[in-house]
Amino acid sequence: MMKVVSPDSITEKVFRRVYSNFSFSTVEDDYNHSRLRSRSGDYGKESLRKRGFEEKEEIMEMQQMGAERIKTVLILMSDTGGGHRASAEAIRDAFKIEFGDDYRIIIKDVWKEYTGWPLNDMERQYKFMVKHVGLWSVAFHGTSPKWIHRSYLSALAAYYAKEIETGLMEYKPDIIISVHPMMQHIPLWVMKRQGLQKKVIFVTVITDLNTCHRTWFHHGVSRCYCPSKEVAKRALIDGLGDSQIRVFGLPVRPSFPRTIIYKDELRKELEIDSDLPAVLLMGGGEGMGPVQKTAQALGESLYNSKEKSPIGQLIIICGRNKTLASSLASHEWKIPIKVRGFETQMEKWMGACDCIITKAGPGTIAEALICGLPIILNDYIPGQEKGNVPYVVENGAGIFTRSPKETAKIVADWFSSNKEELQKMSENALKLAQPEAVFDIVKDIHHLSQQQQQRIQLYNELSY
Ligand SMILES: CCCCC/C=C\C/C=C\CCCCCCCC(=O)OC[C@H](CO[C@@H]1O[C@H](CO)[C@H](O)[C@H](O)[C@H]1O)OC(=O)CCCCCCC/C=C\C/C=C\CCCCC
Ligand SMILES: O=c1ccn([C@@H]2O[C@H](COP(=O)(O)OP(=O)(O)O)[C@@H](O)[C@H]2O)c(=O)[nH]1
Repeated sequence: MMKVVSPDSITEKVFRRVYSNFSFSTVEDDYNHSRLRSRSGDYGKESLRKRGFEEKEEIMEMQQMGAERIKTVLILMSDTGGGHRASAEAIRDAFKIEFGDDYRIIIKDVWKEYTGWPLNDMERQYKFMVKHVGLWSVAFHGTSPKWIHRSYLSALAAYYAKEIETGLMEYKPDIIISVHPMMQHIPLWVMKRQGLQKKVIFVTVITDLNTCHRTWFHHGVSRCYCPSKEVAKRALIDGLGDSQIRVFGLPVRPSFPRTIIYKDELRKELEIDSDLPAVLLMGGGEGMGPVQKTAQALGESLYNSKEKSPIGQLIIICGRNKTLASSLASHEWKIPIKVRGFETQMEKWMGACDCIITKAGPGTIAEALICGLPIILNDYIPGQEKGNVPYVVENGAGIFTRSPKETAKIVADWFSSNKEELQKMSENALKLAQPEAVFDIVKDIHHLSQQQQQRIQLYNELSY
């Protein structure tokens, strides 16, 4: 028979057993703290009778949750750029490798599927704003103060509460992972309202390397995974506790660190010249930045007009930018060139090349570092990508220039008279790479899940 005991005594016992040196007044973790306050009734809203009833219901739910079963992980993302989906897929694949079928992973843009304007239209709005960089800069910096983005996001949460709740709960997640700056406040607000904060683990995985937006930081998360020390410092300044922050690196799809690269074989498979050095040119998932002009300049600089032969070859990946791909494909080239659209096996293209030219997208940078590719950054989106430039340049893994001509000259030098610099930068890139980050992240989430399981078992034991 189930015995209903005083809520406070259960809570105290559980926390004492799980956190051995736990004391009500010194607990650090905001998340647990808020759980504690609501459990011990600091808010003074409920009568004791009601609290007893809720406790009974909660224990029954906890018992169901505690049972050994496949855990559901909901990863919240949006296709604003290509990086968030890439990180979400990286986490999904790493869960599969580490834990097989113990976890069921669902990747969703819940806003798009369940809400209305403006949340369901972020991709289009973001594309429009980053095309007009001045507008994006104002939006990014203008929404930085907490009171501005919090009040706006809270208003949106209240307006779409029902829809979001339906969207989140359709999958009955045990764990929610946000890999997007706009997906902390609203789900946590809804979860708090529904009393789900106690039952569902919520973590944030930040996918910006340095100057990220403050919407990434929310005090209600169990963990905030920061890809670099710079981001961790920002999290601390924003008031997150040490116990919430972990620094493992940016999650990159396991196919990058786990594929053994045989350049010759890859080049054969991809039908790339096997002898000429190759430069990869891209602009994130959307094919942004000065790709066209840079390609044209490379078409000249990688051609030795005296000997009438190429000194290198060019691979251009245009992502979802179809206009760019068709315009480049229709151009006459003097050097071997490949123009591709959206590629799903980026590790192969990177593995087959000797250096990369890209805008400062964090996903592409992290992947290129794992492949040991020296990086020429030719553009950045103001705000979140600005800090990626010093991250690469100051660590000796690449160069920043916005000039297509200068970019083309550097690559021509690397492929002819300055091979040592190319080699040195490749070594620095490998030093900066964090290929195990995604595995460290999923292992830590698994650990959190086990801790929760222990708490639930303890609830069950104590309630009988
Ligand atoms: C007081 C003056 C305020 C002026 C505000 C003007 C307009 C406001 C309208 C929208 C503001 C949106 C700002 C939101 C901050 C976004 C935080 C952020 O870092 O977003 C980045 C992501 C994209 O991810 C990045 O992709 C990159 C590649 O392209 C790269 O990979 C990078 O690493 C990634 O991080 O951007 C978005 O998701 C933008 C979504 C824009 C959709 C707007 C939907 C509006 C909903 C909520 C807006 C929230 C607060 C606005 C407050 C407005 C108050 C007036
Ligand atoms: O054809 C493509 C182009 C890009 N990407 C991936 O899209 C992500 C781009 O992320 P990044 O942060 O560099 O820039 P964003 O697209 O978000 O601006 C990286 O993981 C790329 O490997 C891809 O898989 N296929």
